[in-house]
Amino acid sequence: MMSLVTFTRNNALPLLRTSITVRIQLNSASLSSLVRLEEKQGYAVVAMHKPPVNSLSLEMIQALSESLSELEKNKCKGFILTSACPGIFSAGLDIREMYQPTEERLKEFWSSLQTLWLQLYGSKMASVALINGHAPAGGCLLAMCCDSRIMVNGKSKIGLNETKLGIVAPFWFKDTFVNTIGVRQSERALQLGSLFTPDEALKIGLVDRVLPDPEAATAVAESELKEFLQIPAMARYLSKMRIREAALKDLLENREKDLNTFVNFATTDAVQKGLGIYLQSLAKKN
Ligand SMILES: CCCCCCCCCCCC/C=C/CC(=O)SCCNC(=O)CCNC(=O)[C@H](O)C(C)(C)COP(=O)(O)OP(=O)(O)OC[C@H]1O[C@@H](n2cnc3c(N)ncnc32)[C@H](O)[C@@H]1OP(=O)(O)O
Repeated sequence: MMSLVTFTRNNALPLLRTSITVRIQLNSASLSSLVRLEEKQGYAVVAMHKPPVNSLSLEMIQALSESLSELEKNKCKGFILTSACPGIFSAGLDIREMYQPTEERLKEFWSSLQTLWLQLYGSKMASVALINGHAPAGGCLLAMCCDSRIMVNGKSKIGLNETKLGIVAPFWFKDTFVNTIGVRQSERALQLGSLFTPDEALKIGLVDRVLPDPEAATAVAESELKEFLQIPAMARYLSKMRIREAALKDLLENREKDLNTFVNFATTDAVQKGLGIYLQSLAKKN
């Protein structure tokens, strides 16, 4: 059942003109807890909170989208995107959304993901991804949409591993990857479905800094964001768009085609079989 939940925060941010009032149209009672918005001095922290692995279900994608819209509405200048689930940034798209789906939900799921990417990749706000855990596939995509990536060292990995699941990263995932690490590294990593350790990711430019622990990473993410925020906003945004606008335009002009390609591809017998096996292998681990 649809319900409307309102979160009100009293201590207004200097860079937010009003206190944040997040009004989210919920599809389920739990949606409000999926994303935690925290006000800081001059920016916001957007923390994903969908235990155990912050998988990007339809509700999670919509909650992220609505959180960003709310920040934009409140003239927030910048945010840190991170996770409130220890050891995990995001496990990427919720595979259960793509396995044996109804066509209606599958379409809504993909269309919502397109919207979130357009919003995040084209955002006027400055953003830093504080990658405090694993970030495969869709998790890596979210991080790449930010202006800077700070990763906590450890066993976590990051990358676009779609081919390992028997699926293909859509063209706009690929474009984001190429814009981040370049053509040659992308071509190789996309085919191999490579997941990189923090040091490997640093070496190829997939992340900008690697810090030994979450506290150090948080401090660097904050100072990194402040550096971005010191630049005149319009000049910074237009410079970012010089790099990103072609990719954004491509999806904007081809949304319907991309949606149909995804639905047709995801529902083939071969892909469904592959996703079923992959889900089983994840379950067997436990
Ligand atoms: C003609 C052709 C044209 C082609 C055009 C292209 C068309 C489009 C094609 C489609 C593209 C779709 C794009 C997809 C991008 C994605 O994001 S796919 C998702 C990829 N993600 C992964 O592979 C990550 C899988 N998970 C893991 O590797 C691990 O869980 C982890 C390393 C993230 C964390 O490990 P750990 O802490 O040990 O937790 P687990 O015990 O493994 O997991 C706990 C729990 O969560 C479940 N789970 C994990 N990941 C997901 C997920 N992504 N979705 C749903 N559920 C997940 C896992 O099964 C466990 O569940 P249980 O506790 O066992 O119930």
